[in-house]
Amino acid sequence: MTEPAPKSRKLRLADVRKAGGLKRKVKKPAAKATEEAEAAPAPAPRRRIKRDDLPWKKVNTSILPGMDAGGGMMMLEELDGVAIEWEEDGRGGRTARFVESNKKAKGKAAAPEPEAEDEEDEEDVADEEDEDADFPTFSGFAASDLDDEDDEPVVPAEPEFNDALLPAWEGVPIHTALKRAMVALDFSKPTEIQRRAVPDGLAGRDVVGVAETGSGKTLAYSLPILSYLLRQPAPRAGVRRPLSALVLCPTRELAIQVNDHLSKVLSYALAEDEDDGEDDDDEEDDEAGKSKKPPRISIGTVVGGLSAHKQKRILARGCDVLVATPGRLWDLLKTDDALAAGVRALRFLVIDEADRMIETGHFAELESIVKLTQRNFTPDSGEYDDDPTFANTATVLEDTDAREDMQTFVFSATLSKDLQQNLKKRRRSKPKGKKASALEDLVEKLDFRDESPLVIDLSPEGGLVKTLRESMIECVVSDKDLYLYYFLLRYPGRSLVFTGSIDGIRRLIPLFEQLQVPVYPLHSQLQQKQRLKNLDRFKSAPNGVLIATDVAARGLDIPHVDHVVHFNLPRTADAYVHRSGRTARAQNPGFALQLVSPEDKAVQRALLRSLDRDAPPPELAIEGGFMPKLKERIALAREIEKAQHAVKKDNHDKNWLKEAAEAMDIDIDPELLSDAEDDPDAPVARKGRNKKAEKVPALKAKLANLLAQPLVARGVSARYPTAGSRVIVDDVLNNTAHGTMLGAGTLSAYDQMEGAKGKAPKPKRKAEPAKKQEGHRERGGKRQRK
Ligand SMILES: Nc1ncnc2c1ncn2[C@@H]1O[C@H](COP(=O)(O)OP(=O)(O)OP(=O)(O)O)[C@@H](O)[C@H]1O
Repeated sequence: MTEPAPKSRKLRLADVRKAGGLKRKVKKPAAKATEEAEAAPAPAPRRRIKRDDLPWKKVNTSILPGMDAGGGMMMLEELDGVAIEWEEDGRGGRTARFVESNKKAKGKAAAPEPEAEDEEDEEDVADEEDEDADFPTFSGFAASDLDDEDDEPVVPAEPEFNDALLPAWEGVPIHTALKRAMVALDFSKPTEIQRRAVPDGLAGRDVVGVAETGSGKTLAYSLPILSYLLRQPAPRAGVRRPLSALVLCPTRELAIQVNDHLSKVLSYALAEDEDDGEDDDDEEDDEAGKSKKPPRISIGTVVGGLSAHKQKRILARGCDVLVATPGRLWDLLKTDDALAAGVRALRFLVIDEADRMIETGHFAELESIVKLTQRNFTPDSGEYDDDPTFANTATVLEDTDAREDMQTFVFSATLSKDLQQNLKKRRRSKPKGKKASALEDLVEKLDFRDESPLVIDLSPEGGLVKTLRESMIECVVSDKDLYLYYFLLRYPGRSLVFTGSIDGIRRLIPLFEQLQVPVYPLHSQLQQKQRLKNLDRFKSAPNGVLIATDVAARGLDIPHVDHVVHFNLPRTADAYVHRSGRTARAQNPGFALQLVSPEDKAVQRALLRSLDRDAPPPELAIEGGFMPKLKERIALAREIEKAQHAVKKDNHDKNWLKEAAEAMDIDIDPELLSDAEDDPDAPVARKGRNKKAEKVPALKAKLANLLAQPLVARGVSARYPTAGSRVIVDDVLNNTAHGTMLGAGTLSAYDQMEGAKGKAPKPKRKAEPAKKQEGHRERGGKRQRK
């Protein structure tokens, strides 16, 4: 795809050169002048002048020989009275600088100076007759204009790359610096979606990519973008760079993750360049006040919940790629003309997790952002006068055209087949009589520049990844805590638990904290900083448990999530696919567990239908001997939680009462605030709560004692490991015993299900003899034996 001709009225010097040479008045140095120059003292440095501030004059190209109708050029302009100085860059290259011509000095003073132009490179095509006429005096320029360097934009050369290091990508024109990064990151082979999408992305096509969770979609759309950017001229210090790519994500965490992913790839790609960049331009770092080289490619993130002020500063400096959630971006657009113009003139628009985006409550913002990129969008039509963003930025929007060569990338793990069909046929308007879905609406508004965008559908049957194993535990609702606790202890690893509500998380977190399980919450009502902190803690805890709402269901790429637990089943098949997709990523094994109560049965049946399945996943075998002890622990933890909650509530009520009284300037009856047990007037309920509060330390001590006792399977003797109906001494001696449950099996949940399928399990640890395992379901029916 070719770059469009610049809208600017001037033709750039480099373009003119390419097209046939600049008509410029340059005088060859005479031998005499050279001699004089050698004898004369060194001339004072001549003042530089910015290219755009030079007094260019339009040339009528139709009168030039061989230039019929402009010779394919928009315009040719010429200059008088300006000289060129060549500056060596130390690497064998040279850069031309415009400087004030000495001829001006000639008119004022006698001392002649030699011309500095390079004889071989500068061709004298001037018309000698008007050599001295029309000299600019430069008096109209401010000193600051004259002193600035005027670098021609330089496109750094692509580093050498040995294709033998990355044979799977041979012939694909990914920038070689990125190829270098992929070798360093051990991404030697493209994933299927990358193999299919990247070449077309590089060739300028619009791409709609549907591929399973964890299949590397981020790089599938990023490699073409980063390759393009790396082939653009290096940024200049102090100049706001134009926005080239916008990546829209449904959640803040995903946006930050995409930023991190791209930054990591770039840090490897540019590692060598950064080491030798001593002589590059410096830029003021406005935070530290230190000189800092502008990054070769800058990636910015704007998401809700983090300081808008800081994000505005990032935008003011400018970035090449902006990763954003629609809500915050739309807010910032209201007051940032340059950003609005940047979005209008994007080179790449990416909609990541498109189907989720429309569910996040930001559809209106998303739609408006997309509108800015439409070629036929007319901000001055009057239609948008009531919208503050369009109204505030109307002038700049009117002056900016959407690019003809903008590429649109839409990626998701789930995208309706109907929609894909419509895209292929380019029938994006809704079929008659059928109400378009929000997603269809959105796609209709995307102004794909391609007649027919490339649609790549690699979604697996049923939407789930091949390396995922699923299972379920059926139990009554009130036992879900117990079975979750059992699962987390029995199968150590990193687990992501999805609940249906924030209240559910608020109940589970303190309960499991009492049980000393490393649990972290993630939901939309937490402060953004806390959300990110919890994610980081989860990522670094090998047995960590993240309890989350669907805010964590999409796109999050957390390394080595071993298990996903659906504490509550999701309502849609897409949500089930995305939630389960947080494990079994990038071809790794993963396990998803459904906790199914009788009330959940109808939802489960509906899910199975949508996933095109006729049977639920197999049940997980439970080692029932552990259950009585676990039940005891859970009951105590609940009791402590209840008592603590009552105290917290009481304190909260008292504070509220005090604040309300203060606000109304009234005195409050001290009895109302009394806690004293012997105070006959203290409210009865509070007295009861106080009693509970007093019990808390004793309950905690009891729980601590329980937690310190080993959990022992039926038939195992902790005291005499060589005795009992289940002898565990070998396991203990070989260090293959379960870490917290004596006598429990040590197969991972994945391997256990793999074995249950009748396939050869891939034991990571020593396999247990099957007869030693006992299965048991406490309530809800059948007993199982393995
Ligand atoms: N070519 C590759 N080889 C090996 N690993 C890769 C390759 N490309 C990407 N990955 C890794 O695969 C993981 C998943 O990638 P990514 O997050 O892009 O998946 P995704 O398809 O966007 O998933 P989701 O649908 O859940 O958002 C990441 O950790 C990434 O670093």
